[in-house]
Amino acid sequence: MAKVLRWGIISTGGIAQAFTKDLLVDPKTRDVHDVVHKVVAVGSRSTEKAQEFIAACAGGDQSVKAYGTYEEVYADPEVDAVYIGTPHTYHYTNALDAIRAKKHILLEKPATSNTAELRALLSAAKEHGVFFMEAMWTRFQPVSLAILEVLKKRELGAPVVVQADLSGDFDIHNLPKTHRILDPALGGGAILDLGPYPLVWAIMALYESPLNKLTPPSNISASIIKTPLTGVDANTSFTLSFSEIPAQAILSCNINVASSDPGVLIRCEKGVIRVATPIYCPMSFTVEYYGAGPGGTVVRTEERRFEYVGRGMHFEADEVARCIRDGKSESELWGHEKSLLEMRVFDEVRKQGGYVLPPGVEKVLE
Ligand SMILES: NC(=O)C1=CN([C@@H]2O[C@H](COP(=O)(O)OP(=O)(O)OC[C@H]3O[C@@H](n4cnc5c(N)ncnc54)[C@H](OP(=O)(O)O)[C@@H]3O)[C@@H](O)[C@H]2O)C=CC1
Ligand SMILES: O=C1OC[C@@H](O)[C@H](O)[C@H]1O
Repeated sequence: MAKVLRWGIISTGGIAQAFTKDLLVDPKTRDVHDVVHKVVAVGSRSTEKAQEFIAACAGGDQSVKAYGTYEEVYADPEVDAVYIGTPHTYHYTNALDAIRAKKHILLEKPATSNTAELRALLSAAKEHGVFFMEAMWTRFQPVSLAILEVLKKRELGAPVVVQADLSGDFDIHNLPKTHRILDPALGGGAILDLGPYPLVWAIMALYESPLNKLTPPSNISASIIKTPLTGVDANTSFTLSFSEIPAQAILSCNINVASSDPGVLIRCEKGVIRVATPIYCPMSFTVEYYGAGPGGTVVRTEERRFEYVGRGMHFEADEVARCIRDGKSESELWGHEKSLLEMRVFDEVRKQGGYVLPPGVEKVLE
């Protein structure tokens, strides 16, 4: 019998719409038979928006409840788990309210504004006995799982350098300064919005490498260029050293560059993995194997392509359903420690780059 997970959706923005549409894709289309997702409630700051959302993203299903507050979703006994898709700096408060109502949590990236907020959420989740996961969807996609299998085989030798970038042209000069990508009160800028993706590739290829023995980076080095428009980070680069391997990640994110070249390169002793863009949901990758001796001559190339119905956010939802079914408090693939590592890196990047969020935005400070 498949486990049916009953979801409440918090907010009606762009990503909540994409997630909900994926949630309602028949799991059998991706060969999943043990879990099923049901949307039972949508919470918005406006009942009308919740109703429009249900019409657009849940096929107008009359049984889905439209609430004009988030609190009503938390209080609904038919909701098992909530998906929270509000702007970054609201994640802490929204998740805390849901945890206190004993709901399991899938919280959009970045988990919180800083490490202290995340620690507080994790301790609340523990106290109330609920599952908690950051919605790091890339970690659960078929491409990522297949790449980790390639690395595990060790035919490429040890990883040496990971280069990863995620950039987009948000047309910042024509964007209202209140847009979440520009507004510092909403955690605007590149690092908190785009940074999770270059970082997740470094975490998968280097932090998770058996050679690393789950050792945190020994060094984090960062540089930020802030836009004079609002002071948020527009161009950010950061490097992480994993001394146990030893290997390095060279990562970047920009909000005013149109392309996302070079995507992700995982450069190993005996070859390279080239991950297609967009790096948050790539559909293919190529592995180039080098011949014996120095010189990096490619002697064999393998390409893998993937296809599925939907955008790829349902894989993380399947993980949530399985973990809750099995009584787990966290995922083994994207557990609490990895979200904490992410927030520690972002705290350090913002510190070195001098990007301070406005007073009162961070609800918990170290
Ligand atoms: N996994 C992924 O691929 C992606 C993840 N994200 C993450 O999702 C989150 C939301 O991003 P996105 O959907 O693009 O944002 P949007 O601005 O499109 O939507 C955010 C929603 O949050 C609610 N909200 C609550 N408080 C506020 C507030 N003060 N200002 C604005 N909105 C508010 C609103 O819903 P309502 O009015 O119904 O309450 C709004 O529609 C971010 O943290 C981002 O990092 C974003 C894009 C892609
Ligand atoms: O998570 C995301 O992925 C895609 C980006 O365009 C978006 O801004 C970001 O939030």
